[in-house]
Amino acid sequence: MKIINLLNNDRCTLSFEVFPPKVSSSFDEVKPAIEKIAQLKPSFMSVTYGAGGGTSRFTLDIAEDIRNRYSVPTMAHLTCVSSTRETVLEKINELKKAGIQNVMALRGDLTPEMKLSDAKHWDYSHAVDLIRELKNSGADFCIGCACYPEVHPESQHQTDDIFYLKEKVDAGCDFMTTQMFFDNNLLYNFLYKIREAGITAPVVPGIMPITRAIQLKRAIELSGSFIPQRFKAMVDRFGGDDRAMAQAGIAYATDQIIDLYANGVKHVHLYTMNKPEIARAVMNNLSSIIGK
Ligand SMILES: NC(=O)C1=CN([C@@H]2O[C@H](COP(=O)(O)OP(=O)(O)OC[C@H]3O[C@@H](n4cnc5c(N)ncnc54)[C@H](O)[C@@H]3O)[C@@H](O)[C@H]2O)C=CC1
Ligand SMILES: Nc1nc(=O)c2c([nH]1)NC[C@@H]1CN(c3ccc(C(=O)N[C@@H](CCC(=O)O)C(=O)O)cc3)CN21
Repeated sequence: MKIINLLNNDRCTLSFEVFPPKVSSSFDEVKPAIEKIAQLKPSFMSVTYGAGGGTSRFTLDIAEDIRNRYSVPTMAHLTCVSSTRETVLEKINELKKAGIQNVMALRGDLTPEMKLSDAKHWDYSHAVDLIRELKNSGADFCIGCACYPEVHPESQHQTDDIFYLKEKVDAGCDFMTTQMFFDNNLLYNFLYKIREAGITAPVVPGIMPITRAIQLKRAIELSGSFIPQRFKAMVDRFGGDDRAMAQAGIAYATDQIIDLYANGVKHVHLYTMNKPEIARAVMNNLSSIIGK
């Protein structure tokens, strides 16, 4: 099932992101958690590739497994920044052979050793290069890419960021998933601006439930997202109590999602952080709204 077909359908979707284990030894721990998340029957699931510094070895295995055993459409992430063309072509071939129909084409996070000034020596500098490679592969992939309601941290101006986003969509990206954000108004402003720039493909907002105070630091490092005062107050007040923080974080994410659906957004992607109980709680809170 191509994700773009789900997104073009009239029904609302709620989809989940999971990540492969950081080290091979924790595969047996992570797998049951991912299976529990698949059993919730989200509209689709995405499996990251080396996100936040994790391993990429298992992305394909996990994506295939979810699709085959749980009949949940899957999207495999693929990044290109640290890879040679040979490796990327090999990965694309593996995706093709496994019958993976949906690929999230990302540049990938720069590790501390990578410098943007070295980009001229890399086979791929930007996600658009990977999108073009996927298009040239001859496989008819449905392609997703990332977009940034609050501007990518490496971009000086939002106009540049939106220009490059348009380049990705023009190169053949079918839909976009957003970076996490904690203030919906930032998303609504962004949607207005990209539509005005002529980008018409569907946008799936990405929502990250923050259920432990320590998660917030990492989330801000990765995204640079703005933290509203009421979110800060929540973490200050409940951050020291695991159960209270989980409850508050789930309620905050639920509230954000309800506001999105209420304002005409039809699709939401949840960064589950491999936590079935969090994915389940958010989904239960929305059961009548999304008809699950
Ligand atoms: N779910 C996930 O796994 C997500 C991961 N990310 C991560 O965010 C990072 C950025 O990845 P992408 O958005 O795929 O990268 P990208 O290549 O689309 O953009 C990266 C930066 O380069 C700029 N840029 C893009 N094309 C350019 C061009 N042709 N010339 C000059 N500048 C250009 C962009 O404006 C942006 O500032 C990655 O680390 C990615 O893995 C972001 C969102 C979601
Ligand atoms: N720049 C960027 N890179 C990403 O990989 C990424 C984004 N943004 N935004 C959307 C999602 C969210 N992702 C995330 C978000 C948080 C962690 C994180 O907190 N990782 C912890 C370990 C968590 C665990 O193992 O349970 C870490 O310490 O890295 C990882 C990936 C992956 N995606």
